[in-house]
Amino acid sequence: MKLLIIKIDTSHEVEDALGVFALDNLNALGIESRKRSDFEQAGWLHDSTVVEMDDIKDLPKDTYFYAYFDEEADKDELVKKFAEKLKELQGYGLNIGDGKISISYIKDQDWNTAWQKYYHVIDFSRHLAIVPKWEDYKPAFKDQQLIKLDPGLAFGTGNHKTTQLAMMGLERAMVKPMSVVDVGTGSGILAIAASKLGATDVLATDISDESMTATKQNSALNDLTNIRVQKTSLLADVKGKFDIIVANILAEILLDLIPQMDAHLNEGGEVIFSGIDYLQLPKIKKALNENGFKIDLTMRQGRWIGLAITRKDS
Ligand SMILES: C[S@@+](CC[C@H](N)C(=O)[O-])C[C@H]1O[C@@H](n2cnc3c(N)ncnc32)[C@H](O)[C@@H]1O
Repeated sequence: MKLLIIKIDTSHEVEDALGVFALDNLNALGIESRKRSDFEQAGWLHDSTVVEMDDIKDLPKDTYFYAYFDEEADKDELVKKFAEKLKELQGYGLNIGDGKISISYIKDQDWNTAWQKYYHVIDFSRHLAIVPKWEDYKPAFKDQQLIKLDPGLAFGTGNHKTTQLAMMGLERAMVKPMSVVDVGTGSGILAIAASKLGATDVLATDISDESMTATKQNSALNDLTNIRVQKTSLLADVKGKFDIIVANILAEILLDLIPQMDAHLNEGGEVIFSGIDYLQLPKIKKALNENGFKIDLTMRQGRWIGLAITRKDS
């Protein structure tokens, strides 16, 4: 089977609106965007290198939006509907860029598995390796733990520097069997890492349904039975206290988490943060200080900061 791809050369201002329109009104099988800004920021996000934009093939002026349809779909009708939508969005004063619409076809089989080629084994540390479900891996040390993962739709393949910073923090903190809450678990990767490192019990929370599904599936893939999941925002509705709180979420959200931590952290416990852009660190430091916490260790990868945090009096 083949898929019809509709590609629109457009602007980021209308990307979300086109996505909703394609999925909800036109029953697209999937959507995707390729944004110039992603490439511009890729250097800082990963290791602060400057990306040579001229070296990148097929770089959009602003945004390429792609919608995928069954090959039998009426391509002329779809192009007409997208053109009308672009006109409507332009009427609201939004920038639609060139607005050029083109079509092509690809094999469905390629599309389904194409993304898998970007995920490979991450030989993370002496104790942990992240192994995509479809890859074989033989650990160099027989006690190296494998985190088997099918990332699915949720965030957390292990490739992101923020996940890796949090995982380093977990490895350092887990000096004996401990209880852990992973706030914003995504694919469940940090909850699984905690369990594999020897946590007694782990609670994995997130606000997204995809995360709950992915975490349950990935826990099962790793034969783990000590990971519970709870769909909730931060810690307000979570019961109990933990030895370790780990959270890899953007700084704005961590600021809401900080006042909730004291009530959920056991005596002598540790908090691990990641996902903080270095420019946001002063705000986080201030909030931690105001809530009775101190930073014991600061880790950095490119723009991203990870922190190991304890109570001031511990
Ligand atoms: C950057 S991802 C981290 C995923 C994974 N823990 C990792 O380290 O790779 C952040 C996750 O936090 C979740 N999230 C965002 N806001 C949240 C909130 N208020 N409460 C709980 N989870 C939240 C998102 O759905 C997402 O899965």
